[in-house]
Amino acid sequence: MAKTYKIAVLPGDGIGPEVMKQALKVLEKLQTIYDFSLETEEADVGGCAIDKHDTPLPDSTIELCKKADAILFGSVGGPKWENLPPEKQPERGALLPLRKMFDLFSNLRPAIVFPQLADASPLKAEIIGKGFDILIVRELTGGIYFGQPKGKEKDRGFDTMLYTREQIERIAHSAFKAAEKRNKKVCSVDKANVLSTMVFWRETVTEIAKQYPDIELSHMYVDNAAMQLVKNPGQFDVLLCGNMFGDILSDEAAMITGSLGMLPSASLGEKTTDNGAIFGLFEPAGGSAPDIAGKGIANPIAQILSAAMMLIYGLGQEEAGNRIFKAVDKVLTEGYRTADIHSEGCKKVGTEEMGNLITQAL
Ligand SMILES: NC(=O)C1=CN([C@@H]2O[C@H](COP(=O)(O)OP(=O)(O)OC[C@H]3O[C@@H](n4cnc5c(N)ncnc54)[C@H](O)[C@@H]3O)[C@@H](O)[C@H]2O)C=CC1
Ligand SMILES: CC(C)CC(=O)C(=O)O
Ligand SMILES: [Mg+2]
Repeated sequence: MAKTYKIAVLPGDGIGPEVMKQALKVLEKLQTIYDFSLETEEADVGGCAIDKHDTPLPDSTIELCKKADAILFGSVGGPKWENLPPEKQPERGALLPLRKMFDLFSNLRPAIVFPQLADASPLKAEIIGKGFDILIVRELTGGIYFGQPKGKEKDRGFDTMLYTREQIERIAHSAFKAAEKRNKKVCSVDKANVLSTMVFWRETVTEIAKQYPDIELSHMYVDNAAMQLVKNPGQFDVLLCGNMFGDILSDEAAMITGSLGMLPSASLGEKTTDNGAIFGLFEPAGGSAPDIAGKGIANPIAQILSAAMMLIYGLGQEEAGNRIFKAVDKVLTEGYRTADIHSEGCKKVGTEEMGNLITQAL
């Protein structure tokens, strides 16, 4: 029998609603091709929720997410809300609590260079020419973003970097399992030369690696990893990172694929829904891009590929998800580009047109 999945759609702020509209178009079309349907319902989150409900994460939004098989998320935040008290801000009052509430500890961020976008990458052709396909596995519910105490006082500010054995073990398992389906290499990124948390991280990852004898494990300090990513990104397969290092390196990895607007993500936990889906939150790696919001020029590909990751990793509709990846590939091959990935000789299109082209190419 055809399955119906409930999707909580949270477009958020800035370019969020603009790119989300394109992803929904793609999902709409897919339902005419495949034997499943999606019941989508939108809710406010982030700055727009503050403006309407005086809170970045209204109870009604949480309730919708609890009933859903997946959350399709845009992005939150912007200058209008950045001077509010921390817990009232879109990022710390909505996005981080959502990740924590649903225990979405495993954030998968694939940085794959589409060969057609070699010109859009800031790296030299001889580096990018070798191609790369990296999966960043980022721990998402621990580390310095969540450790207590944290605070700002008159003359000092502080945060706590903390990881428990259990938190490191489960994200290490995510990385090793992902590597088993790929090129069987995990590079664990840390700062074990300075941070005690990271000494413990390295020891724990090394211990878990013994359960995966086919996987080659290496360790790299984060500063070197940032450098190696631009020197020779093709050396990496799976990069296993804590919360903050994964956040930073994934923006870097996105840019070397051509733009932050290209990188999707899946945030998964261990919960399976009544519908057999692995519950997750699917969102672009980038933010609300206030500098280009409202101009109709944002690249919707990261959001559209996040919908593809929702189908593949969450709903188990792998064929439909892969069809989106192929449609994006086709549109890029035909030479269409949004402004962020545009280069000479290509056809420049806006957000809406890129969404339409990918929908047609399905
Ligand atoms: N997941 C989320 O909701 C995230 C939210 N943020 C929030 O977003 C706001 C802006 O943060 P920024 O540091 O400026 O980071 P950002 O990721 O929003 O933008 C960085 C740069 O990348 C460009 N960019 C990002 N996505 C793009 C797209 N789809 N197409 C074309 N260009 C794109 C922007 O125009 C900007 O020049 C802040 O409030 C920040 O806290 C930042 C990162 C993630
Ligand atoms: C609020 C931030 C942690 C969001 C972000 O930059 C990210 O998840 O990449
Ligand atoms: Mg980030």
